[in-house]
Amino acid sequence: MTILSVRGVGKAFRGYRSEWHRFARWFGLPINPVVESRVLNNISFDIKSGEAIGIVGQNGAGKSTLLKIITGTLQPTEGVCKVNGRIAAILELGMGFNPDLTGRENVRHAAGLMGHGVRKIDDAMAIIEEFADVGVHFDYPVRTYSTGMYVRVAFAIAIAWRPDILIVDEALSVGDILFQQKCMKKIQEYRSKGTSLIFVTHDFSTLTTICDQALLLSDGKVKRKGTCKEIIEEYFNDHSNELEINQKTDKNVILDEKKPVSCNLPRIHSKYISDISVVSNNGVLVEGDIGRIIIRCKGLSSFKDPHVGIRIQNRQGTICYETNTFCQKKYLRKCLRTDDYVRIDIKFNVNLPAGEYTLAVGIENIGSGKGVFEQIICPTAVLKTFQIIKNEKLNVWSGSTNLHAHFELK
Ligand SMILES: Nc1ncnc2c1ncn2[C@@H]1O[C@H](COP(=O)(O)OP(=O)(O)OP(=O)(O)O)[C@@H](O)[C@H]1O
Repeated sequence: MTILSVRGVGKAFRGYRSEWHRFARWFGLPINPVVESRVLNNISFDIKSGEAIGIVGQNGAGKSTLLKIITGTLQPTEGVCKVNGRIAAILELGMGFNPDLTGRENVRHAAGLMGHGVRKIDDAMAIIEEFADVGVHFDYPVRTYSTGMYVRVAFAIAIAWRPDILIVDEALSVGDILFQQKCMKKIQEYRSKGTSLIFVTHDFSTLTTICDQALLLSDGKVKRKGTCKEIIEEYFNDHSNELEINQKTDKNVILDEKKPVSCNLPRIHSKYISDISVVSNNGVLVEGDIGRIIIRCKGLSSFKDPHVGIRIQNRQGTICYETNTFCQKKYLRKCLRTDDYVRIDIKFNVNLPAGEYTLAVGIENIGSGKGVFEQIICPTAVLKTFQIIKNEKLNVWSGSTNLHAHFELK
């Protein structure tokens, strides 16, 4: 079933010589606009139920304008946009939030505008508050919020009830890694239940993770619709010069990000895990280096065959690597004969791209297969975030894993 049909949509903004001219025009006086800037031209595409489509395009291509037309906050100059269901959108940070109202009051207001009744909103309030996870700030005016808090509350409202179409702008990239992973999980859950997704992004790895297809917008026109791979290739072809410049700037930005990352991580209060650290030579992990994860466990001597597992995930929640002592044929039991403490020292090649990651650790008992254990001692939970820094000395590469390709010319 077609859930969204966009036909011949165009948008032109008028510019006036002065506010007086604009005002006069409202009252039908024959004032001609100075300029008419055309932002969208003859846009047509359909989205079927359950489909996820990415919208890609350089700054100013018209992506936000198109989303505003789809959500009905902006009228097209020509064309039609037919929506067959309920839309929930997270556009531009806190768009529609009243800065003087608290997070809770804004939830009531925004959910009311979405057509939900008071009772339904009150019933969902605890879930929204828990998902936003902004603590006491939920009852503070949103003008006191950080941008991350805005996004948390905006996303919590948008996904409180499963929409037929979920529209997500770049806003999501503002949240911290744990929140992004939580949002991605929710997006995937809704998708599996049939929600369609429109996702605007410059982050191609997220695009390929969650979208089936993509649209390339260029100068207000649909340049191409195709698979994510085709669209990314075309985008790279069109903007290869700019990308080179951006990559240089990105490197500088990443190198400045040596500051610790603040996330609401669960405290390591497990009876069995006393400490976890992710280290490298000088405290930060650099692409291409050897990294180390050190996990200290205690209190495991009463278990028959305990095993510790690690899981590394990127911002989208994609599992980049996971393994455990059972798969590595290392048996804690042997160490536990003499002491109740065991230190697991894991060395690994930092072959992942620069960025932020989470480390989850879990402990299970009696391995019987690759990832099969008889008993969970300590459920796998994210206990640490860490940053990988770009290494300027490595050959330029992109993708999910550095294969250290070796080129030879003969
Ligand atoms: N209200 C407005 N009046 C006049 N011009 C506008 C208005 N809103 C947007 N534009 C113009 O429309 C063009 C497209 O803007 P839009 O925000 O849709 O692009 P975008 O692809 O979302 O860009 P970005 O990636 O930077 O967010 C830009 O040139 C912008 O200046």
